[in-house]
Amino acid sequence: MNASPRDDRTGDDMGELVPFPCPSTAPASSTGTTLIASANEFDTSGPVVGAELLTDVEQHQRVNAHRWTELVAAIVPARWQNRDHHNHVRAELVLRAVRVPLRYPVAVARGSVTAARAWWAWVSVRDFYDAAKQAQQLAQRFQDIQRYRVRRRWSTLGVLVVGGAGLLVTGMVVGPIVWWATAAPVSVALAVAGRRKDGSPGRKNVFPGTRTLAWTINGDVLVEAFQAAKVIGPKDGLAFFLRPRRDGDGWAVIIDLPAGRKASSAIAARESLASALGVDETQLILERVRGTGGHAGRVAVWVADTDPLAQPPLRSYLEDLPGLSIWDGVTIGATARGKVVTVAFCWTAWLIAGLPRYGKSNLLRLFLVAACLDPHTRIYAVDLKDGADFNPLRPVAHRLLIASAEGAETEETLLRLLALLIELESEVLDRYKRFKDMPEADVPEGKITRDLVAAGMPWLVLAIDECQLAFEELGSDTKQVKDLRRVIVDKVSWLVRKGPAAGATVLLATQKPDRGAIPTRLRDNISSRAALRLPTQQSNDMALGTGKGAAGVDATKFTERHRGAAWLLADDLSGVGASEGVIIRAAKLDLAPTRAAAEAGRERRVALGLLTGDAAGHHPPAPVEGATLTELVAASGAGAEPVDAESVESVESEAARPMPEVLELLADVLGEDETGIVATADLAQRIGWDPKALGEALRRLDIPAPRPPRQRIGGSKHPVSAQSIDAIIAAIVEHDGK
Ligand SMILES: Nc1ncnc2c1ncn2[C@@H]1O[C@H](COP(=O)(O)OP(=O)(O)OP(=O)(O)O)[C@@H](O)[C@H]1O
Repeated sequence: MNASPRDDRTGDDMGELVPFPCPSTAPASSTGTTLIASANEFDTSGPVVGAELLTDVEQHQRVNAHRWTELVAAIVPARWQNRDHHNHVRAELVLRAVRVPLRYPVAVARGSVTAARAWWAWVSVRDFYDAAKQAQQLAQRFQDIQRYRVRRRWSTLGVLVVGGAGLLVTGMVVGPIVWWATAAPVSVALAVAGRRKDGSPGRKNVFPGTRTLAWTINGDVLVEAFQAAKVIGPKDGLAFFLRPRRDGDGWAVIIDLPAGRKASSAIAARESLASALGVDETQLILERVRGTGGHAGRVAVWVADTDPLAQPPLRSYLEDLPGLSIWDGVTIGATARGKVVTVAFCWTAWLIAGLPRYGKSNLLRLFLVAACLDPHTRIYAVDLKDGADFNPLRPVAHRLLIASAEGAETEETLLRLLALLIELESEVLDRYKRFKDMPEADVPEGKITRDLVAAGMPWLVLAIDECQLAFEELGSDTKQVKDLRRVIVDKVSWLVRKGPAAGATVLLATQKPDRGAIPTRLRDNISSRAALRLPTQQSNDMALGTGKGAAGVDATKFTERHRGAAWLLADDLSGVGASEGVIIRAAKLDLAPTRAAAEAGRERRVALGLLTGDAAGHHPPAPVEGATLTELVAASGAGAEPVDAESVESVESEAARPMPEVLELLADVLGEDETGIVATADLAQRIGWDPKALGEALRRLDIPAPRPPRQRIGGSKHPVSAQSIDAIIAAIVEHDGK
């Protein structure tokens, strides 16, 4: 279990699972320089059996020696840098040699055509003809052109006759060896002329090929690529912080950009850089090097030999049913370079978005299986798409709600979901009350602690698959269903905000991360995001955050071969840069291991007396009654807080008020650096509202209009109604902070 995903790969079969390391073997690192460490370097298995005491001088000498070895390794030709690569090159050469008899005649034929074309262009004086035509002097020059043509035809004939006769005579005197001796170099010349060059149609770009070797040795190609992608200026150069070297199944280098150039710009220009380097963008991984070893202009570049995301699925260590605590995070997969990715489970909420059939439910299941295996969790699992994904969780789930075959939109399902949320909410509220009565030493930060969880206050896990089916209002909804959805969104938003401190994590998965499906007041509070393949830039920005697509964090670039590949923005426990955005391959966890984990989780809970809810045969809460719903709707209108929320406020000072819709919409369209005034009509158009309605809504919220309220904007002939962007942003910030 301790080997890297690549090392353990046993075949090319896409269906075969590739093991990947247990998180305990992946030491967290705070320095950015670990970015260049390969997955192999995470293998820290086995006990420490010996140690060496070094003086400062000895240590200095060793560091120097290591640096020199790296330098030498980096400047020697690629094929000598490591044995694997050597073998790879040898195999490639043998393959080429075997193909020669087939390719040579084709190349000679292509070269003959090329040569014939070149001869024809020369004999018909094409260049002179074209130049004269362009200068509109064809009539004056025609005589000259004709003279050249005749001369060149005679020259050709002369060469053919003299050459042919010469060959014939010497052949008859010396023997046919002369003909072979002439034909051989001519055919080689034709084959060279007719060879398919890198980049020609149909030609596979072999990486590492000639280009890679070139930049391995002097880096010129990299500099040209960065210049071509406009990441650096045409006269700028690059400094190698770490010289190019083989790393896993690709090439790694760490570059310092010229002063003033940002690593984030290089990351945003990934596609252009990939084009300049002649590789698919999935093969090019760019990461900022942060921490003590990094700075804002330092980029770690890794160019994979093949698409690292279209590989056999990774096997999850969770299949081995390890004992674990979700406090240590969950290992959900590996980066494109094969480094283990462990992310935070506690103190956050998760939004997983992606097109159908790209692995959302699988990713969600990884979290749920980790929760199953930790007996100190209480699972509330909701599958709104009537699938089989959550069925295996039945032995362990405190509550399991699977939408009926008629679909999640049925009022019955929504009422059951609401009952489940109310149960969860009252547990959270109860905990806040209990914290208040506890000695400060037990709740030093007024929040749940690991000790409290171990002492019988399990971590609450709410997972909703296809959550948009509960949140999004449909045209066919009755008023009651609309109210129901609004209350559900309020309750989930409240849990996202207030849950973590009381020990609750909300996990949402959706194929539709837009505003209707996940309202802004809910989405903005979700700090951990994962986006599998998405269809549009808009959905990408909704799933990962405004402006992320432009910054290169772009899940629309995944293709149909990239199931389980995702952009991740989350609290990173394994030092892979997930907090900045990193591409991962999620491990694959099927239903059978999920069931096994649920059974194991059940046994562990039974042993500790922690089996509760549906799994323990206790009745689920009854669906919410109409009268209760009416009360909840009224409370929701008053501010979306649970009825006895004061207890929370006494522990946490934050008060929650849902953001008015108009501010939600404006928050989505206003850029962070926008300021000044804007025409009401322009602003209204950006959110798809009527200008009058917008003006009215802003007035109702007491957002001050600029003085005077009508001004000439953008060269308009007459003064038009205007709004102050600063005042609107201040109102949004004020609401966000509450
Ligand atoms: N991490 C992964 N690695 C490789 N293949 C995966 C991975 N995750 C999912 N898949 C493949 O993608 C398919 C769809 O997975 P999953 O059901 O999780 O997707 P989904 O996005 O939830 O789909 P839907 O929206 O239809 O529920 C699976 O059958 C599996 O073959």
